[in-house]
Amino acid sequence: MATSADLIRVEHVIKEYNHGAVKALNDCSLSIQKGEVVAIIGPSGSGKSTLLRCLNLLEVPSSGHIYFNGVDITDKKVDINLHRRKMGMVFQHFNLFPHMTVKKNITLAPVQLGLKKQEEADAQAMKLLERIGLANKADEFPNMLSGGQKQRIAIVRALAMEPEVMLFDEPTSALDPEMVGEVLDLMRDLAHEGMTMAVVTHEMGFAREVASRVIFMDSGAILEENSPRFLFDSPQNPRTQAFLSKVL
Ligand SMILES: Nc1ncnc2c1ncn2[C@@H]1O[C@H](COP(=O)(O)OP(=O)(O)OP(=O)(O)O)[C@@H](O)[C@H]1O
Repeated sequence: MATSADLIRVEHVIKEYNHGAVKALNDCSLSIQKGEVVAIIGPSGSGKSTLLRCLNLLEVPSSGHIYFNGVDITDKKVDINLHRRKMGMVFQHFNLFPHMTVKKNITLAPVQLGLKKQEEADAQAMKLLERIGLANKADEFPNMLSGGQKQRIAIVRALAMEPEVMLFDEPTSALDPEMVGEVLDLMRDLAHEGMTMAVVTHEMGFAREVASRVIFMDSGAILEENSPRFLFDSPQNPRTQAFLSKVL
């Protein structure tokens, strides 16, 4: 059962593809409390992105339950859109709308969903853009921006929905190395402000420094979870040890 302190709780989730030929998640359970920053690490193909995408039901589990704020969002009777709008998501490839200005990208969802009037959303967008030092890009189109700028705009676009949790799927993997820092800095600031975050990442330095908890996955299973200090300095599972010995 979900407890009231859990913002998200995943219970025994299995995700299969190709009629069971691929078992991307094999009985995963975890909980994320309000204000926690959970980093999800592990080798390529271990199920990290699938797990993250299950949290807001972008991927629907084959079995198991996911609770958000105590509501079982895997229950078919639940309107997932009402819950998903409280879960901001940031993708590896930004997913900005190329034919819309930066400002329009940020205001679109709050206005279309009737959460804000256009003027209110515009003012909020400008505030968010000022925060990341990109107010001068408000009327430009995404193709005029660097990868780091695009990703920071994707992050503030998600923030414009005033989410309760932010889900990051390898947010720096598509960036040139010199742009990784500006995106991680923004994520670090959000973490320090108390934003609840789940982050699939290959940035072990970020996981160590910012995460409150690190989850290690392999072959669709959560093999180990601990504070970054313990997980990185004293990994218990041989597969965690082998993985970290390669990447650190
Ligand atoms: N839509 C899909 N159809 C079939 N198989 C899939 C699909 N999505 C993921 N998989 C498979 O599920 C497994 C887990 O994939 P997933 O992308 O979650 O791993 P990952 O740990 O995020 O990998 P990476 O670090 O390379 O992004 C892999 O074997 C992958 O090939």
